[in-house]
Amino acid sequence: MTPAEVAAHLNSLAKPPGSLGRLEDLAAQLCHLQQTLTPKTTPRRIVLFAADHGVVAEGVTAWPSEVTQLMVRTIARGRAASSVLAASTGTDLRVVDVGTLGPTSPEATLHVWKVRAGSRNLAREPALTVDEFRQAVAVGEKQAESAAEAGMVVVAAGEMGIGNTTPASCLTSLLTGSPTDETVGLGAGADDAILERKRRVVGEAVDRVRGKLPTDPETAIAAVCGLEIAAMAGFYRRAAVLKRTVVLDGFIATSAALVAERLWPGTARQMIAAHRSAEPGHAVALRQLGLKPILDNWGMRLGEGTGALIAMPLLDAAAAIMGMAMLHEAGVQ
Ligand SMILES: O=C(O)c1ccc[n+]([C@@H]2O[C@H](COP(=O)([O-])O)[C@@H](O)[C@H]2O)c1
Ligand SMILES: Cc1cc2nc[nH]c2cc1C
Repeated sequence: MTPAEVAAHLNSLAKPPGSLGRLEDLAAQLCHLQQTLTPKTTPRRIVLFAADHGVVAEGVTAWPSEVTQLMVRTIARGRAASSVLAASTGTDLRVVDVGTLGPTSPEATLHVWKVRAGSRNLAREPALTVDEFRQAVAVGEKQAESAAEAGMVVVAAGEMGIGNTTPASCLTSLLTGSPTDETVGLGAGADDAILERKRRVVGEAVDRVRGKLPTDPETAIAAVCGLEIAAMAGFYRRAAVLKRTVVLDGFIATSAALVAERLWPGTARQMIAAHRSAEPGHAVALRQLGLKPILDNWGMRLGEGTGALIAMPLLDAAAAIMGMAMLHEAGVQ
């Protein structure tokens, strides 16, 4: 099905051509991704990957690493922003611990696939070995496979990981070539001193690995990556191969999309960008991927898949308009 055929169909529905604005663009995107004029947006699932980051020791975040596990438990108990938004949008939610610090308490909806307890401090040594990076990628791939096996047509990935805007900024600078002042932001609420340290850490780390990117991209990426970011990249890779409709979340999720597109070109073709995060690097990453977010200027910067979740009702609306009468059926010539 060509874009011209989809556009002709949209223009023959019982409305002035283009009068549903961006909703028509989104409907066209769904038709194109699913190769049908009757796209589906349910059943759907969001998988949240959680991990901790050794770089927190550098003072690059306002929060202690313990918050990662506390929030994982809150998500699993159904009380976090992601849990209530998943419930309110009819989205199946899973949490996967791919590398938090310490033991994880088992919860009903929690899956533990720990590669290691946190990444190493990327300011001092490579955060992950290539082998660890690949193991985390495999965790994400497995989740995309089980989502497809369960019949999910729309899938999204999200994350929880105190400190993860630092690796996300490293990856965004590394993979887009953008300077760190365009990719480093406040994260979960940095003050001026934190921001200054974060800029320095990101700048130095990217300078250290940049030279490896052309010849050994996996080593360069693993050195400044996080376990949940690698898992999201694997999730996107497999979901794209399995032709799922993939909804992107915020800055960290989109840095994982950059990783996936760099290592497995074409992955981003299955993606719909939900929103543009308040984190400045998100716009940089989306631009590189050629993706235009559905929601702009909403000022969201929570993560946990919340941006992807609030876009789900708009996906439903876009799919619904494909069931409208044609102009001629309405008696309009
Ligand atoms: O999704 C985003 O755009 C986003 C932007 C800023 C912060 N976050 C969330 O905040 C945490 C990371 O922030 P930080 O400051 O600890 O690096 C992590 O748990 C993310 O889910 C998420
Ligand atoms: C409380 C809290 C909840 C979060 N959810 C995602 N990132 C987060 C960071 C913090 C600090």
